[in-house]
Amino acid sequence: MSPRKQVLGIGAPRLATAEFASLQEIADVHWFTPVDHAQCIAEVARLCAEKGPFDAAYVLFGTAKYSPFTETMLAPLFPGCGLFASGGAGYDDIPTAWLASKGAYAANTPTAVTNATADMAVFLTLAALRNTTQAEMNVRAGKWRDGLELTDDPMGKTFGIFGIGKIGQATARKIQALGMDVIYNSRTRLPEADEKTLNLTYVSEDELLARSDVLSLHCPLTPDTRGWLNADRIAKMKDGAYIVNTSRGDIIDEPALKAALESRKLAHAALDVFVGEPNPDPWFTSSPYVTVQPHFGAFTKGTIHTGERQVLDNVRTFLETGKPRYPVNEPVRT
Ligand SMILES: O=CC(=O)O
Repeated sequence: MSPRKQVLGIGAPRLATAEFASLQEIADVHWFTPVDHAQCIAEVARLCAEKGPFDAAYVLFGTAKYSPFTETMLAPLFPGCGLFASGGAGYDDIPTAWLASKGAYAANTPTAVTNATADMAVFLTLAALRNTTQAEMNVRAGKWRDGLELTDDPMGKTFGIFGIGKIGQATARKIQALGMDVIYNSRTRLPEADEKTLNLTYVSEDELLARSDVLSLHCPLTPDTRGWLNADRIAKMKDGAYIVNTSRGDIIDEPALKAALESRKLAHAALDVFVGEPNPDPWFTSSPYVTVQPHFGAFTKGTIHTGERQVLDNVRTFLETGKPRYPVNEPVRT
């Protein structure tokens, strides 16, 4: 009889408990929930020394406190580990190329977060246009509408999407219910038939910047998109435009955004993501021109349940077939 498979788990599932129990029928799962990045590094090293080698490793959702999953953190898994499965659509915090060079797959959960993240983008758009953050602060301070100015209507305004993957497309569908016209720019243009179905207009990057009343970011974080929304691009935007970001904080050059909000070039930024999470620059959490959320887009019961299932499915499918369900790299075979 072949020995039981060994799995290292970072985080225990909150909702996919049935799938977790079923994985434990075919593998020994050694899991822990770290408090921070440093403890995660120490615990991976300790478990690898005491219980390894592991056939596969995974991390569940809600990882900001202990990501990024650096080469230093993951090195004790090798040799031996064939998969690092992460929770989330974005995998900018995993060294996918390095894992491939170690002969290991990296895998993500590509569809779990789509709707909830698009919902957050719609909410942030309304929060920005209707200035609900200041309005709520007013009511909480007993000031009702004192000092509040008239707010903006979404109807008839132009909603610009940068990055038309699954989340960008879902946002396009939902935001049209508010009567907004949607334009987009993306690394890859959609087929014409999809543009027609989604009622989307493709524009150049410069046109996207010049025409958007609300610019919503939906691209992955890559070397090309890091710091993409910088002072030069903001200068090309309409005066008084709004920014929505549910993607990754690092896509925005935060000092440039701060300057544009302070000078009132931009009206408002509604942000679910920040540079340096979970400790965003305090300027953003105290400015009246900013709406903030704690990277909360995917934080729903349905999303977390589906996401946890997809992580565990990646592990299970890998253990059974040698390949995870949703790989994002191709291991180098030597
Ligand atoms: O931020 C959330 C995700 O990448 O799924």
